[in-house]
Amino acid sequence: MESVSEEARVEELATRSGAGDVKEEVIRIRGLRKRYGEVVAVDGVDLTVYRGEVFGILGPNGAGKTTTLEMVEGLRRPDEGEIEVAGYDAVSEAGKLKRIIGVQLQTTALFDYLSVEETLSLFADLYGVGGSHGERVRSLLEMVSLSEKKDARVNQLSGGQQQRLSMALALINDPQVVFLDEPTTGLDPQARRNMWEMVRKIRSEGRTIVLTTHYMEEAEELCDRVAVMDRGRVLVCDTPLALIRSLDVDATVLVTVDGRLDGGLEWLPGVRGVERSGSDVRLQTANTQDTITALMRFAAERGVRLRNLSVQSANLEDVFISYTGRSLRD
Ligand SMILES: Nc1ncnc2c1ncn2[C@@H]1O[C@H](COP(=O)(O)OP(=O)(O)OP(=O)(O)O)[C@@H](O)[C@H]1O
Repeated sequence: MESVSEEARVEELATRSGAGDVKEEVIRIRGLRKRYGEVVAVDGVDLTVYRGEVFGILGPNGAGKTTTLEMVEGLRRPDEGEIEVAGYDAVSEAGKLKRIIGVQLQTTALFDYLSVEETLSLFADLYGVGGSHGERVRSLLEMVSLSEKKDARVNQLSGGQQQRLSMALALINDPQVVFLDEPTTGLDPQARRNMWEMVRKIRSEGRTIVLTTHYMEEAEELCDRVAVMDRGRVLVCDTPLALIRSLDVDATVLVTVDGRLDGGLEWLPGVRGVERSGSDVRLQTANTQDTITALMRFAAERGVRLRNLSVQSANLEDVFISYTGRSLRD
């Protein structure tokens, strides 16, 4: 059972909710629409992002996350709608906007034959970072833990190191708002954790971060607030904790059944849904304790042995399922 870690997790999420803080709007999006031919990629999105928060856009492939982000960054022109970032209009003032935002580029866009340090210096030049770049480049290399790799060529870096370099590049102009499009896709678990650490560091410097992801763990781990997006629309937007608490489901109970337990599981107290896969059973419950107590008794009365009992707390995946009937992974 995971009751202790569940409490700790809820507490941790609660401290990140930012409730009570004075909030300053830094991004304001209203009625945003974009279509590509027949495909409506973004279908009437309204969002507000507050200064200093990590804001996540969570959704499956094709939800419209990248298109939304590119319009907010001033890189793509909306068909309809308004976008203001730190007081600049993302369409008519895209030039000014670019000076105060940082965009994490895909590393395939970098020059393979330049060293890590040369790449950062080149970007500092391109952005017109004043004075000597040396200090800025050194501190960014340190921040993304690439000091030892400063002379390595970009194509000699691992995937995680390349992502960290692109993070440093996004910070070269000391931006107020940083945009990260799926920053950990394709990374192994350790490299993913390193990136999360880096996002927290950037946030601790007082910057606002907007990131897209299709990993619910990432949204839950990092984001102060999350907009859940599907098929071009924002389904719901709130803190991870509020989204999870709004569900009628508390947890999923997973158990392996040695024998037959046909019929009746649906009627156990708290149960909201039952799925079977061979001898494995998943029970969605609104009351973990009542469901487990009743399940034990139900099995014992029938002489059936239960194995591998575990409880998985409700998470953002359950939020997505409750709005769409589909999994984020489908
Ligand atoms: N340049 C384009 N031309 C035509 N269709 C496009 C273009 N870019 C995106 N689309 C379509 O618009 C929809 C939204 O795509 P978008 O890339 O914004 O979604 P996403 O949520 O970022 O997904 P992913 O995680 O796969 O990048 C998809 O149906 C996609 O095929």
